[in-house]
Amino acid sequence: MKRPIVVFDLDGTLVDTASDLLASLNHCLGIAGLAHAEPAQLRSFVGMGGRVMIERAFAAQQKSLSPTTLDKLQAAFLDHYGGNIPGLSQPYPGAVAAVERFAEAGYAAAVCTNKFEGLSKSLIDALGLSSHFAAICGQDTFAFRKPDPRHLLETIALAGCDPERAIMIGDSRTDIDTAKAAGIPVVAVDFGYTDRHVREFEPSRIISHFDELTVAMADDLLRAVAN
Ligand SMILES: O=C(O)COP(=O)(O)O
Ligand SMILES: [Mg+2]
Repeated sequence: MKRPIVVFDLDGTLVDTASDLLASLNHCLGIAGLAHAEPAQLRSFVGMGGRVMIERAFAAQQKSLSPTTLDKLQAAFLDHYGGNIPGLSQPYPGAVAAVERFAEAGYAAAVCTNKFEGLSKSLIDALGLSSHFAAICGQDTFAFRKPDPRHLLETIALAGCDPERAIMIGDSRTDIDTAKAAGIPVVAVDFGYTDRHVREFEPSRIISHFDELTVAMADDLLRAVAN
């Protein structure tokens, strides 16, 4: 039987990237002559990658945005964000210990994120965490991305694991919808980037700290799938 797997979302789940995302977004808004976004706004802008974040920030200021300008600002975002990695980004408290505890219990781990794969790998590498993950899949790894369940299913396949023995950990409606569509139990963290509380999206479990993500909890969720 293949190893079970725990698949993590990245921004707002495994790593707190908010201040760096905000700095790069504000760099772009500055180029466009717009006002800076506030930290509290970020939670409604993040989730679908940098391009959508810029679009949402423009919409929040009722500003129109041509495709050409968006292309230019996205390139500026990628340069600024990529050049600053890891910046102030840090794994959430207990996240690394949780990954290690699951490895000891025989679980594989992977990352399924709507960040670009290259940025995700650079960030995880800069934080010294690459060796923990059997696969790191971003919005451009496949021809589809979250909330398309195939993004999660293909991440699990690339890690050499089986969707029947997988759980997802995420911070947003996108993660919860993705996992549900894939038939995979999902544990939501309540400290990430979402403008509505994760309980509204009915995840399998909610945690407020990674210490609550026990192997016993994951084993329980997998048993419920098997029955
Ligand atoms: O960067 C984003 O917008 C989303 O990233 P996530 O899927 O890791 O939360
Ligand atoms: Mg997230």
